[in-house]
Amino acid sequence: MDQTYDVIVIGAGPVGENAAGRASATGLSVAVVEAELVGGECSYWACIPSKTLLRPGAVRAAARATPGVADPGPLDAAAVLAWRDRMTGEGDDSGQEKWLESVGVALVRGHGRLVGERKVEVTPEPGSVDDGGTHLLHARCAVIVATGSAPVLPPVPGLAAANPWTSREATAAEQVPESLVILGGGVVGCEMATAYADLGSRVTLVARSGLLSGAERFAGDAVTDALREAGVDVRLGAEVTEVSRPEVGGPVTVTVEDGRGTEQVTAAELLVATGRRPRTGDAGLDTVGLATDAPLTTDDSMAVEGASRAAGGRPWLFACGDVTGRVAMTHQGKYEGRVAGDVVATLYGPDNGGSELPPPGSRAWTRYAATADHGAQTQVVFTRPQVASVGPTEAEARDAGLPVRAVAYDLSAVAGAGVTSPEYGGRAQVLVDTEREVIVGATFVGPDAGEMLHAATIAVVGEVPLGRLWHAVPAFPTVSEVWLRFGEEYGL
Ligand SMILES: Cc1cc2nc3c(=O)[nH]c(=O)nc-3n(C[C@H](O)[C@H](O)[C@H](O)COP(=O)(O)OP(=O)(O)OC[C@H]3O[C@@H](n4cnc5c(N)ncnc54)[C@H](O)[C@@H]3O)c2cc1C
Ligand SMILES: NC(=O)c1ccc[n+]([C@@H]2O[C@H](COP(=O)([O-])OP(=O)(O)OC[C@H]3O[C@@H](n4cnc5c(N)ncnc54)[C@H](O)[C@@H]3O)[C@@H](O)[C@H]2O)c1
Repeated sequence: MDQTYDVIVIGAGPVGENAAGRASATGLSVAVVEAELVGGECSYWACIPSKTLLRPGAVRAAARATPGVADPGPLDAAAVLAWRDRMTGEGDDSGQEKWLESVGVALVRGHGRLVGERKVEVTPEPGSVDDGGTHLLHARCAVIVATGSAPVLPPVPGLAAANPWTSREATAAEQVPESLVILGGGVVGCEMATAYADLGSRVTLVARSGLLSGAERFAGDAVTDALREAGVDVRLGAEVTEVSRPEVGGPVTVTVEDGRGTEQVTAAELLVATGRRPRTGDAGLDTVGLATDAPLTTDDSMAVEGASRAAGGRPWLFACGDVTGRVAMTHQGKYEGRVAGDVVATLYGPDNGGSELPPPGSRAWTRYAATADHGAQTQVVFTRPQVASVGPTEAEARDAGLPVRAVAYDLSAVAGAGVTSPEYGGRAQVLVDTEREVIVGATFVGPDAGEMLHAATIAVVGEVPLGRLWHAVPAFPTVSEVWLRFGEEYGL
């Protein structure tokens, strides 16, 4: 049974849900097509389970660092995994399905693929309750692709045959392995090393460069030191050159090479955390003349570059979230989803008559452009210490030709740190554009540093002049008093 909607969204991850909700709020009829679970990777195999697995270790560390609090001892791994299961709804997405219903978005379960301009073919899971056979959805106005991303397995001999964990298995594990080798020192590798060390695994982390190489160097160094202190065997500048697992489910051996030699490390499990690629391969992009092996690149209104246009030159194909290759994080993807939903709602309107967007030149910082993706993207890495950042690193800012001065401060010297814990350690840094005297980037490294990030984000996005920021008086005795110190260090 063919059906027609104003807008069809392919993928009901956090990003597709937001795009669909925003477009439907103006009265457009919207359907979202989902092949697995409504809520996507983030809800079941990424953000939510990983942050839940990390929280008990963080609480224990805070207790251990606070005088007068009894040491909580080892974590109860079974209880931690059970809490993780509750947080992920035990794989039941009916709550998210209800949300779609509450905002008037139709859910179509199955695999969606474009089969031409504004046509989406849906193939339900064979044998599922939704299996009424393949059918066609027509979009009167627009299609929004939000199909997310998939993990990448590097071509290491023996790796694929060893059936390693990806982030899915690591976040959904039912047992804590006695030992774990992690390949990749990025965000997933560092967060999972922290979580599994907390849960009692003997962890080896193999990174070909330093840890968290996309962040400021001092952040990666702090996480390296903390992981080592927690007992993780961190191998930097090392490559895994071969993997072997003679028995299915048995121990796995990796050959690790660094500048000094070759060593074999055997563990109960192997996690590959070497990045992700946009999921464009099976969405039928070739049927509308687009590549299926590359990110779905967009302009800042989230209209897909290189796609055909509808009457009057209006874009009909949009993309947002991980599939675009812009910023692979839930909150930035949801922001892009809100932009796509608003652009579609404005262009096509509830009566499909539509109205004009502001011209591209004046669109930045309106709700029709994902401007923050460029100079103001935020991230919190939930390691111990946490690493929270907004905007470019110092090296990226200099490469972009910005006249920046890095103003750094030792967080343990702030009064709020002392009353938080005598062991509180951390470092914060803002990047000041010395010509405009505004902050263009910031990094905070320390316990709960993520909670300090939003003040910096507002300063960056609002381009608040330092002279005015001086009047934003941080309360005593909070760790946020570092903002006062930044001003003093800069010479205000
Ligand atoms: C371990 C881990 C931890 C993370 N932690 C964080 C974090 O703490 N904070 C953060 O901001 N980000 C985090 N991320 C990144 C975050 O998970 C992603 O950026 C986010 O999930 C992207 O959302 P999305 O909607 O674009 O894609 P997804 O969440 O991948 O959702 C895409 C959806 O589309 C569906 N789909 C795909 N193809 C089709 C098709 N052809 N037809 C129908 N449906 C389809 C999929 O089934 C899926 O439900 C983490 C990632 C990982 C791997
Ligand atoms: N808290 C968060 O915001 C959060 C948490 C987890 C994941 N994520 C996002 O999910 C995405 C995926 O995370 P990720 O950690 O898999 O990717 P990543 O890009 O952060 O890190 C991958 C790491 O693997 C290394 N690598 C790649 N190929 C390798 C090889 N052959 N051998 C050894 N090392 C290799 C890279 O150098 C890099 O350090 C990222 O975009 C990340 O930002 C975000």
